[in-house]
Amino acid sequence: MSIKIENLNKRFGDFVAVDNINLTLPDGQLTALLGPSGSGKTTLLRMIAGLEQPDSGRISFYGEDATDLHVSHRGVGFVFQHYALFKHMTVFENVAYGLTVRPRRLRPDKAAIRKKVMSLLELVQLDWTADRYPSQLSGGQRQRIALARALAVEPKVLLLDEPFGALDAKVRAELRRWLRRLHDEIHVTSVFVTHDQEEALEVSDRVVVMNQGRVEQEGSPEEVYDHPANPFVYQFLGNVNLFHARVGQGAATIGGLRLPVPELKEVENETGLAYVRPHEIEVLAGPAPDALHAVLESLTVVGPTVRLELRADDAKGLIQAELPKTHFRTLGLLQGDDAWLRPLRSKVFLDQHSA
Ligand SMILES: Nc1ncnc2c1ncn2[C@@H]1O[C@H](COP(=O)(O)OP(=O)(O)OP(=O)(O)O)[C@@H](O)[C@H]1O
Repeated sequence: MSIKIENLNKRFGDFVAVDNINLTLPDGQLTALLGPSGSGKTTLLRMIAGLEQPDSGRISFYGEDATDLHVSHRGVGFVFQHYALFKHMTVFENVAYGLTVRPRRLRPDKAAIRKKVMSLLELVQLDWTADRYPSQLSGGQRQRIALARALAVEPKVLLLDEPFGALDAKVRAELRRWLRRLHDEIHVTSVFVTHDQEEALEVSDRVVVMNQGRVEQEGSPEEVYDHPANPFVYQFLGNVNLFHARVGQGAATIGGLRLPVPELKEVENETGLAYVRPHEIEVLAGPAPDALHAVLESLTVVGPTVRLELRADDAKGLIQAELPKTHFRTLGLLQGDDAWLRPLRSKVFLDQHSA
């Protein structure tokens, strides 16, 4: 147990930004707070940091109540999207800053500071930039220095708010892999805010999916991606297709297709929606008893993958399917052709619960 959040609430005027959140952020792990813009991620992070005061609820660090503890006594390190480095200081001075401003009795001596700063610069693989100024670094390098600076004071908790948000897609992807490797080395309890689902799934040990100030689901990246708890999480974590279904006697019927749904076996006869991811649809060139008829409307080749858009009789909107180019070629399908679809994996939610 590391950070425990209990019944946490925060309003801004009438607006509920954080709505009774209960959460445990495990020791030594990297937890991503993932959600759309305005879902309360930053507000929650700021309350963990002590930069924002909750209206009610408790936050404890390692079993000790920290709700009213000042930010400077919480032992947190920050990296923000626009938390600029000090321009007039070298990289070395920036990283050393948190140590040099300590009261004299707590301040390490000069040699110890040098050793610590250089080891952190090696950790972020930028020791060769020690004498440079921030303006002489790339955006990605600056964020790595910001991370080294946050780690210099040995925080108990590292808080990152969209740290790579301002960088281009390629640098961003590189940095998140780098952050993952770095975390595997240092294991500091970390909370990472992002609205990018791919980033959350790739970087973190645990994902907390937020919406409208509440936690929709928390779990490992595999759990939340493979077993979304509700329609919101399903739709937020990647593309998904919806099929109209009739649910009863433990099965969902879509046109002539029957999908077993043992978890809804109590349901007698209700409407539902079956959620199917694009790569979990098998596309056939000929009819099959357990497949749905569709027409191939368009296709796009993206590297080794082909993305198809199909119009199917029982679907809500166009259906997207994704398959390897080599497999698509063997089907011999052309735009306008009839095709048949077979969901390989699906999750059915009753209609009243869907978004
Ligand atoms: N100081 C404030 N005063 C008034 N409203 C605020 C304040 N801070 C945040 N909010 C509102 O609270 C809601 C949640 O904001 P928050 O920044 O926590 O969301 P977020 O999930 O981090 O979004 P984003 O990804 O856009 O940063 C938003 O609607 C925002 O406008």
